[in-house]
Amino acid sequence: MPIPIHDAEALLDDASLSRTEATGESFPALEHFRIQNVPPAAYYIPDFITKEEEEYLLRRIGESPQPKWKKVGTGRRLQYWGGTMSKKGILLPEPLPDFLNEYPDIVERIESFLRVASSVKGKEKMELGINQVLINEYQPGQGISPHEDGPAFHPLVATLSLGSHTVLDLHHYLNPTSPSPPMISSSPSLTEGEMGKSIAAIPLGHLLLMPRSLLVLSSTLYTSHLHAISSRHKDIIVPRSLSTPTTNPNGAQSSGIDEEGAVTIANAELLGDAEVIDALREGKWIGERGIRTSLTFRRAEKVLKGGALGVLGNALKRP
Ligand SMILES: O=C(O)CCC(=O)C(=O)O
Ligand SMILES: [Fe+2]
Repeated sequence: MPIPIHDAEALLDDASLSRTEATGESFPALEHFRIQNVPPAAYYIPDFITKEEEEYLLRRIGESPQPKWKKVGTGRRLQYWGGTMSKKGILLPEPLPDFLNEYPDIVERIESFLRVASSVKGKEKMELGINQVLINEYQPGQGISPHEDGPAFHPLVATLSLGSHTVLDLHHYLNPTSPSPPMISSSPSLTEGEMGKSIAAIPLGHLLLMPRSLLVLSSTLYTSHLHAISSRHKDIIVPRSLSTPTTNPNGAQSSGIDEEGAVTIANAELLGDAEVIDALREGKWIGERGIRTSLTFRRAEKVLKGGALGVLGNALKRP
């Protein structure tokens, strides 16, 4: 059920809302947003921010000083806010910028959404504790190869998409004892411990991420799967019934890619986008990719005490 987050009150009756006692804030329960048919757990929240907020964030990100941008292999650019990681996986912390935690205060919005929406009796409340935000900027035709974000981060991450849609592919590792299906050999972008494992070439599933949406990945989807974005200029999405399903080595159905490169998506029911839904009803949706900026909100588990200058500060304090 697509529910624009800022219209939650208007669309849902009181019984389906989770509400904080302190502030009276309310959000639809997280289960409304769960993506079915992928390993646990992924949640897709359409329209998590408004168009005005999106434009503002893109402007502020664009105004960042040049040295803040780092270029990586395939040409995409990225920025780290909140600090960078040491080689040993420890965050060297820095304060977050005002465009992330003052206005529009996306950090607090994500925190309270997760806390409130997961507050269902008998379920553990989700606490993220964001201390780092990774910003990626992709030109059309750029992507990111299959990788894990790794154990240095808490296995609950939220990604906001701005500017353009993309398709995120979910991959799994091959079971070394099962017969040999198509595979991708281990990618150099994998975290150390994962080097040498083979990755299934056919993704387990595809997720269409529209501008202004929030994607939350957690649990085994974070800890034992990989994610990737293929380097395409356009995406062709077809409804499930029109695709040729393939079977992966675990026996689970995965969405096949046909000759044209069309894919089916696991989050079609949650999109909340009339244009895409209508096009899918007619047979297919074709989306030319524009420049997409993604913001990944996460928590580094280990943080250097005393900030990035902690070591230096402590050294200076010594007699
Ligand atoms: O752009 C995205 O949505 C994903 C980025 C990502 O996976 C990463 O930087 O680790
Ligand atoms: Fe990632």
